[in-house]
Amino acid sequence: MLLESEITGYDVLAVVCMGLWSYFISFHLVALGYGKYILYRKSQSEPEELADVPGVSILKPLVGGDANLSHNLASYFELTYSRYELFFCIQNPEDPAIEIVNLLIKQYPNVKARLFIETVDTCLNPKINNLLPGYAAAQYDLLWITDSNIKVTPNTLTDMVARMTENVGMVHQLPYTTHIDSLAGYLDKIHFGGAHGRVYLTTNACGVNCASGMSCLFRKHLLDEVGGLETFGCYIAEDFFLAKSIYDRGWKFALGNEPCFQNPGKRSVQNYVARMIRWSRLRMAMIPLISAFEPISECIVCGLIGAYGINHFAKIGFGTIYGIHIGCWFLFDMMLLKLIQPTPIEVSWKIPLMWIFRECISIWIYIRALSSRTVIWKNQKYRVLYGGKAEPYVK
Ligand SMILES: CCCCCCCC/C=C\CCCCCCCC(=O)N[C@@H](CO[C@@H]1OC[C@@H](O)[C@H](O)[C@H]1O)[C@H](O)/C=C/CCCCCCCCCCCCC
Ligand SMILES: O=c1ccn([C@@H]2O[C@H](COP(=O)(O)OP(=O)(O)O)[C@@H](O)[C@H]2O)c(=O)[nH]1
Repeated sequence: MLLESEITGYDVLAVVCMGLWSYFISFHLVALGYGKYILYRKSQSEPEELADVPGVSILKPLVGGDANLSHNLASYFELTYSRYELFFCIQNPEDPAIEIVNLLIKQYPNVKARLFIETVDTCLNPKINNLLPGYAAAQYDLLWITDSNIKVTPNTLTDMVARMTENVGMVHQLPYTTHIDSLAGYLDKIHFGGAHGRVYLTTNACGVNCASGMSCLFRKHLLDEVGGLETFGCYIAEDFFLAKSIYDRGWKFALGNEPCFQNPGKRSVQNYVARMIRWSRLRMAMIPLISAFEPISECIVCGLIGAYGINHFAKIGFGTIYGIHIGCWFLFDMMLLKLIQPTPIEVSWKIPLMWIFRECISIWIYIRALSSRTVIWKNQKYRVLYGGKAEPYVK
């Protein structure tokens, strides 16, 4: 045993490093365990009688059209759930999405669908402004807000409603992405099936408020209780604050059994980087203390820290430890990716390439995010203030 006088500052530093390293390694194990438990579990089937099924109002905020929009929106008309209304919200009367929605409404006359075209300017958040007319018209207590680029399976809503049990106030889905055989497609896959999926599953396994607004089913009265959607319009990351409001009142969250599949018409590495910088800036403003740990939660920095700590005590070469760390991290990420993706993953050189690329640029993205508080969302600029509120950008 070391005497007190023999313990140096380096020993203490090495212990702290090993602690941090073990903490973030444990995220892999928790995510893998929880992912295996929660994903693709069979939900109880929908009760037969219509009267037993709670109605759901679906709100889809739309801005602009893309090559996949019609296909993605059509998937909501094909949900097997028997009692829902489908509301599309558009702000600009010239928006190309209007034609796409009108065509789909004609194609599926049996689905109760409606299009709202209203330029609302009540609050700062443009997604909330867009949703307000649909929110006001929603007649059911279950409210599903789901983004324009999400493609669902026929069973998605049935499963989400089945998860809305007694103490649950919100059901959300793990963000993932459809398969596209391009570098940007693989980058998305590796991001959402790796680093993002790891944190998302671990936090949810531990009951931490971490929910993305891509697909959330709410008990509407919980929003009405605090003034409705409009209350969250002062934030750009309305999803975090909506979830927080429900969480703080003691309600539980549930995760759907299938991920939500983003299926945008266009993917590029530039779009990925811009989106990650925007999200990172939002997190830095609303949860700065947690955000400060983000670089350490990534493979490169976490490995440096771990290798320093282990090397200090075990006298195994720094490079050897670092190499093993990177290899294991990659394997864990691949195992998680396999859990999250339902279909077989094609073995491609693009996977390791984009994995290395993502690990390297994540640090650069973090530094870029630190450099400013301006976020650009659908060509509008905002300045995010500490705490999460935002204001329009003025030069
Ligand atoms: C001491 C604890 C240290 C923990 C360090 C953990 C490191 C965390 C690393 C990364 C966090 C990743 C969080 C995953 C979600 C990120 C995605 C995101 O940022 N989304 C934001 C933007 O979403 C869009 O916003 C506009 C909206 O309209 C769109 O629909 C959205 O898609 C979103 O606003 C953020 C949501 C939730 C962020 C919560 C993060 C909590 C992380 C807690 C980590 C605590 C770890 C404790 C583990 C036991
Ligand atoms: O000015 C805007 C910006 C976004 N949105 C909607 O908000 C959702 C999320 O937008 P986006 O996909 O750009 O967000 P991300 O997932 O990249 O954060 C989508 O349904 C958009 O149509 C909106 O209604 N008005």
